Amino acid sequence: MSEVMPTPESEAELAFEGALRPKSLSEFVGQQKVRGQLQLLLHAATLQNRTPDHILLAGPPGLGKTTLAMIVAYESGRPLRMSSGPAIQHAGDLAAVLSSLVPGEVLFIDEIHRMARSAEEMLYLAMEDFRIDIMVGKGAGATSIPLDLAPFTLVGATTRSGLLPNPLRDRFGFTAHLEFYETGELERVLARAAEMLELEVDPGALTSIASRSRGTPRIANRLLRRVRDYALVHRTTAGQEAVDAALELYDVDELGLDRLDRAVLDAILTRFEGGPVGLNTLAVSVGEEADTIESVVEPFLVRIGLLSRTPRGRVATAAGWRHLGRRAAIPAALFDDQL
Ligand SMILES: Nc1ncnc2c1ncn2[C@@H]1O[C@H](COP(=O)(O)OP(=O)(O)OP(=O)(O)O)[C@@H](O)[C@H]1O
Repeated sequence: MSEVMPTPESEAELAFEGALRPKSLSEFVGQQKVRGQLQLLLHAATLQNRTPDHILLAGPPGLGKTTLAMIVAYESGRPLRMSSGPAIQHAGDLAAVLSSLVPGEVLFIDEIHRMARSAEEMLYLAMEDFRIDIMVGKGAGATSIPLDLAPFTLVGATTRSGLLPNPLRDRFGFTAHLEFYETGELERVLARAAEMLELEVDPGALTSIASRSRGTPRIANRLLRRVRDYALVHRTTAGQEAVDAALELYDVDELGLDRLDRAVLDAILTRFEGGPVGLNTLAVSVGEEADTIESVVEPFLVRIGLLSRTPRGRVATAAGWRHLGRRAAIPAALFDDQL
């Protein structure tokens, strides 16, 4: 008798994410402006029977960049090739991908800011003229052989658009800036997910999960999964009590801050008297990558008004002090900034 192997948790999470991905623009919740912009761009390309312009998707993780890239391919009826910046460490890696694209294919490069410099330069020409120059040989005898490419649409995604060199940024026909979602929008994301998972959740509980999801659909769906686990294990309904218990267990507070968000805020208050403190110093003090603090933690803390970025560094706001239950030592930097 064959034994059924359980699915590893990480795979189950991925399958869960994949199953919940909206397939079309009409199923995609929120980001109304970006949806309208994309719709126009895709429609115009269809009317002219050409490949859509290259698209850059910028914004914090989990807001739907990969999902939108898939939607661009789906809506324009074109095949999709997926790659990522860290996988492109040499110009040759990119040449291999580009030269094997079929006409009209959508090429998605996630974390495009992490691609090798030499590949970036190759991409400029590829995006503009659908052509690359392959270098053959070394030193004085090196020659470049031009290679024509099939026309394609590049969809790049980045959490750090500021790191992209201008020549690359300028070659995108359109840059979509994804914003954090409102609670009402996340409620819709969650209601759709609950329905697809055939999970009964009280409407009040959905609102509560939505308001504690850092404005991020990926986090909303993940918290829903934890609430479902709690209800399953404790044989209870997925109501407010299950939400409070599950989120407390996973260190998600009433504003949706997680352990790292609080560690960053706490370090600014406790070790640097509210700031200003530089990014690298802050990263070392919480033992985290500066990149993660800048692209994941800060945008959310700034958005909900607990942190402000000043030319001299990061400063906790009065609301930041209050959130961690501290009395502000009235940092001088706050006055400097708010006068
Ligand atoms: N607007 C949306 N409506 C419904 N679900 C969404 C939406 N945006 C994202 N999601 C869900 O959130 C999850 C994460 O989305 P996605 O992988 O597209 O984010 P991302 O921005 O590409 O993240 P990363 O930068 O980490 O790759 C997906 O499972 C998707 O189902």
